[in-house]
Amino acid sequence: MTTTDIRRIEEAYQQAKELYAKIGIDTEKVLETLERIRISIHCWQGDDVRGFENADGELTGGIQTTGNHPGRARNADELRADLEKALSLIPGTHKVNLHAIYAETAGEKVDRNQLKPHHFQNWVEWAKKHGLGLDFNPTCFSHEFSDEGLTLSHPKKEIREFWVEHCKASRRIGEYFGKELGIPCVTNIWVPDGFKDITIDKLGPRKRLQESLDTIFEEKLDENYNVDAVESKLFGIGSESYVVGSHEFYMGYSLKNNKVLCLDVGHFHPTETVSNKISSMALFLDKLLLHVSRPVRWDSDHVVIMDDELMEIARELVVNDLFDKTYIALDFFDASINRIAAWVIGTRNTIKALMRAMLEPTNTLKEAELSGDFTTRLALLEEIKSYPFGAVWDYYCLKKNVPVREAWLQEVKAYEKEVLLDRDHARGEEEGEPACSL
Ligand SMILES: C[C@H](O)[C@H](O)[C@@H](O)C(=O)CO
Ligand SMILES: [Mn+2]
Repeated sequence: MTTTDIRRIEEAYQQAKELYAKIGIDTEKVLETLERIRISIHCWQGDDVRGFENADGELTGGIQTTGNHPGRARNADELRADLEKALSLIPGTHKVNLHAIYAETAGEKVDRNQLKPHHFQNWVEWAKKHGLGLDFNPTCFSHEFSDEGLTLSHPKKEIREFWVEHCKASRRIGEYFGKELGIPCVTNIWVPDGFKDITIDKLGPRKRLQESLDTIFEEKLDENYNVDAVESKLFGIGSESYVVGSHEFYMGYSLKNNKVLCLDVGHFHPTETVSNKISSMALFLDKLLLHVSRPVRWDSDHVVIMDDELMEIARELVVNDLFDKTYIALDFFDASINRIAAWVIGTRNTIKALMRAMLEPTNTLKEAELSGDFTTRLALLEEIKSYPFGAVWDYYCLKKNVPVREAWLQEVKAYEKEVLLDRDHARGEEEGEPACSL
């Protein structure tokens, strides 16, 4: 970037700063707030939710990754290298969200109910080196004991107990992350339990899930280290007719047991929006977890784009001052594009949306609404869309030493050529397939 480019970015920011000041927005304060927000970036976009336990195994649990873009990470070192590349292109300092299947057991066969903190020691050392926080998830899918589509609600006690022990082990790993890094770890439980077709006994599985969760949470852990979250879902592939852990189930469970409720943007009917649920949930719960995603026709886990729902979610957090009550995590997995680009696009958009919402004249809008002046409310909402938020974003990227605008893409393309394609070439040699060409 030339000195002229830098000067132009700084000049454009100064003009934007003056314009926003006229409507009562302090852009410096907005950027100070923005840089304190840690987004929880999901590791599983980097390898198509495969993990290290059985990387060539099937992804089950009613979730699906589509596409076959070359260069998927094949092991921990490659996954961490790809995450580092993505993080170098994203402004701010964040968290990385892990799943239990990303344990490093040095080739030892360790079943999920036997996982221990030391199986994640490399991740902790890596996170310390990069100033990152870590979040965690028990993996209750892609395992022989989840093949029937039931885990914590399974009618067989021994299968329920296996998953209960796995979730207990996961909370202790989360506690280890929190203690080692000084940043609370959110340990989020999602189970794929449900049925494909008409279900007669809908209460029984929910009672078993409730009992399993109660047992899992019996061990009291310091919330300065580990924060428990539970994630609801509407349906998955193979659980189209009935999901045990529905929104109503987990709304009730989290309220009754003071747990964090995870709202995934893809886990509701297409006509429902998570943005519309946030203020109600925030009224009754201490904390919320968001899985920011983009459903296309179903819980497709598309890469997050700057769409109306993302802006609405950001506005809810700003208007209701919910940053301190909300953990913001990402959840998408697209294998049809470069996976580092997916992380960069989705994370930059999420941060940008939060910034855009903070650049809106919230107090003026609230006053207009309260006084019944809906004309001003709508007019301002529409006019603010053409205010120069891009100049503020460019300046933020410049100040955080990450590429401005699309300049990050050439870095990703170079990384793909120098690093990612070799992986497929190597894989091709192993499997006798031709290396992918772009
Ligand atoms: C991999 C995650 O645990 C998973 O995506 C879960 O959060 C979910 O949203 C399932 O649909
Ligand atoms: Mn999710």
